[in-house]
Parts: sequence; C-alpha cells; structure tokens
Amino acid sequence: MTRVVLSLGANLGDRAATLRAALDALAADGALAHSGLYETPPWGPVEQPPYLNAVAVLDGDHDARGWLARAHELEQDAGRTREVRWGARTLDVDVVTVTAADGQPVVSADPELTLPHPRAHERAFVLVPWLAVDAAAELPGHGPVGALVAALDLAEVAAVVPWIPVA
Ligand SMILES: Nc1ncnc2c1ncn2[C@@H]1O[C@H](COP(=O)(O)OP(=O)(O)OP(=O)(O)O)[C@@H](O)[C@H]1O
Ligand SMILES: Nc1nc2c(c(=O)[nH]1)N=C(CO)CN2
Repeated sequence: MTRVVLSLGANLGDRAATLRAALDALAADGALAHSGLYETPPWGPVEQPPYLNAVAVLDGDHDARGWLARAHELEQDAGRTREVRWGARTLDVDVVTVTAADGQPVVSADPELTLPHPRAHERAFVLVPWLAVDAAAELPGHGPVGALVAALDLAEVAAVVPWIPVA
C-alpha cells in the first residue's frame, strides 16, 4: 500500500468534465480524497488559456511506477497527445509525492519519474488545492505545504480561485 498525491490540470475542451471523469476513475484505484476544482492562471513560459486544477490523495496498491502509468492512462483516456512542454492540454496528471507503507517518501532523480515532483514546491496551483485536501500535508525536502503557501507571492495564491460553474 502506498499513498500518492496527484496534481490534475486541464485547459482545453470541457475542463471540468475531464477532471471529474479522471477523479471518478481514480476512485477505483484506492481510498480517495480530492480537492474541489480551482481556476488558475497558466504557469510557465507558454501563452495559453487558464487551467482548472485539482489535487487527489489516494491510498492504493500501486508502486510509484504504477501511479505514473495510471497518470498516463488517464491522460490518454482524456484524448491527450504529447505536445509542447508546458503547453495547453486536455489533461495533465503529475505525480507529486509517493509515500511508502512505512511512511518514508519515495525519492527518485530518474527523469522518467522524478519524486517528489521537482516543481511542485513553487506551484500555487498544486499547493493551494493540496492544502485544502490535507491541512497537515508535507512536501518531502521542502516542509509543510502550509508554510510553502505562506511563502508564495500573495497575488499568486489569490489567483487560485475556487471554480464555480456558470449555470
Ligand atoms: N513526478 C512526475 N510526474 C509526472 N511525470 C513525470 C514525473 N517525473 C518525471 N516525469 C516525466 O515527465 C514527462 C513529461 O511529462 P508532462 O508532459 O506531464 O510534463 P509537463 O506537465 O509539461 O511538465 P511538468 O512536469 O513541469 O508539469 C513524462 O513523460 C514523465 O515520464
Ligand atoms: N495553472 C497551471 N499552469 C500549468 C499547468 C497546470 O496544471 N496549471 N500545467 C502545465 C503543464 O506543464 C503548465 N502550466
């Protein structure tokens, strides 16, 4: 049994439907808690539409590689093709952390699966939803997620807005 933290993002197509379908599918992989959906400005160098983001925390039977394979399956199910790095996509699922049954974080420098995710600590679109699911969350190597959020630029945190569907 491992615990995984997944970051999900979508900025093409019916973003909310895509994220909800992925979160529903993940319920089959283990005990699941997930954040609500947040609208977030695009992070990174590529000009693109705003994202909807969410974070899921699961206890399940996959090892770290298994969670990455599951993330890629969900992306494929959403019709994702490999495009520009950091560019627009129907669904992006990143593995943020994996914790082994003994409570130890899985640490990996492999470019195929780097753990913890090397950019998670600087991403308000990961940290704010993660803190909403787990107020006691810790990012191995970086400390409490609450402290990471507090260290971010206030404007970046304020730009991560709970998403309310327009009727
Ligand atoms: N922790 C991780 N989670 C997901 N993918 C990872 C991770 N570490 C390495 N990778 C590798 O990164 C490759 C590119 O992934 P992807 O296209 O999702 O990157 P990206 O979302 O554009 O960038 P970023 O990783 O900064 O979010 C994947 O094929 C995967 O093997
Ligand atoms: N706000 C936000 N920005 C991003 C996201 C994302 O999920 N949310 N994913 C990206 C893919 O690398 C690039 N930029």
